[in-house]
Amino acid sequence: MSAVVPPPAPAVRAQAAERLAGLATPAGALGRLGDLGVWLSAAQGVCPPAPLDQVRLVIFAGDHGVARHGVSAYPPAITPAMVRTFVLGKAGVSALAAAHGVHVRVLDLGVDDDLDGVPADVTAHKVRRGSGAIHVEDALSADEAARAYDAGRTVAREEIAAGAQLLLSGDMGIGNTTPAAALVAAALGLPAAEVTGRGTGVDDAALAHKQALVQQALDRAGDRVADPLDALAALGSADLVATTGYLVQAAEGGVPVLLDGLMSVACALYAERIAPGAAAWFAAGHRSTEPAQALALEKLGLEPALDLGLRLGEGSGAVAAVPVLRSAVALLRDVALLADLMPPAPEQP
Ligand SMILES: Cc1cc2ncn([C@H]3O[C@H](COP(=O)(O)O)[C@@H](O)[C@H]3O)c2cc1C
Ligand SMILES: O=C(O)c1cccnc1
Repeated sequence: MSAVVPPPAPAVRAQAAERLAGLATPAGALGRLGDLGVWLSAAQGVCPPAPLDQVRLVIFAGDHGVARHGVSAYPPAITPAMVRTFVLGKAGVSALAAAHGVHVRVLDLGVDDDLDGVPADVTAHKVRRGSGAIHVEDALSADEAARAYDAGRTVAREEIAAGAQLLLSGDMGIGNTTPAAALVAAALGLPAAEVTGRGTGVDDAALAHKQALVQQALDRAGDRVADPLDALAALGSADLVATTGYLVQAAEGGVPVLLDGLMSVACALYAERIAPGAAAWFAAGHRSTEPAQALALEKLGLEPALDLGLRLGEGSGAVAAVPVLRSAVALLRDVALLADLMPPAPEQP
């Protein structure tokens, strides 16, 4: 357990809330754009907030033993192929990131492939080839989990040192909605039936099978899920543990985070369990179609900026929401104050 994370600057939050209330707009008219502007202002420690020029996404990639047991609509060979596609800048999230000026870094924590020919920095933090099949074995040993967690922290420190004003987390790994759903169920004390979704789009029969494997994983892990790091090692994966370390470090480093879909939000839930208060540094980019993501957002008290029926992952929903945050910044920076527009009140006789 880390120490409690202090919240974004309360005095600046109050100053930003006062500025929002004084803008030349009707009270409350900016809705959640107003709230997001106040949150960013507090997270930056300056009112009004600075423009978001340095937005950086890290995509954590890894394979999952359970993916070989009929839980995904696609084969595990897609994972290394997509890592290469991120490197080439040709994935779904690459197009969005290019459109919105977001820096993308992809990291292999546990892809079941050596990724020959891919730049060495992509595989520099690799923990193992494929994490364990969680319905029959732990995803990681305690030592592997500690290495993955530290890798995530290191990467967040590097991104912050590179000037990140806002960090995003993304995922790549066929089968990853299975461990992510199991992690959310374990954290919220829910049965598999309430958290399991269709991921890449499995049919009814595969959904029922996936749900049974999630429940088998939860039953296997038993009481060990009471400890968040034990739960991550039993039910997660190298990439999900690293994502959690990355989110904890961002919050501890005082850098706000825009979350993505199920994997990102499941890890945010664990970041908050490990480092209470971390979630105050997180905003939700979008609502994905996965039930576990909505449940985890609710637990974290986060309302997503977008709801587009998106179920891609890769950080795509977070990147798509970056213009919403930039809109929030522009409003708080550039709108006149109502008091400045009004003629001074006439002198009383
Ligand atoms: C071509 C392709 C690109 C992707 N990009 C993200 N995902 C997403 O889908 C996967 C999770 O869904 P499931 O648990 O059902 O396998 C992850 O790789 C996730 O990143 C993709 C999936 C595919 C097939
Ligand atoms: O919630 C997500 O991000 C998601 C959903 C389905 C498949 N991949 C990712």
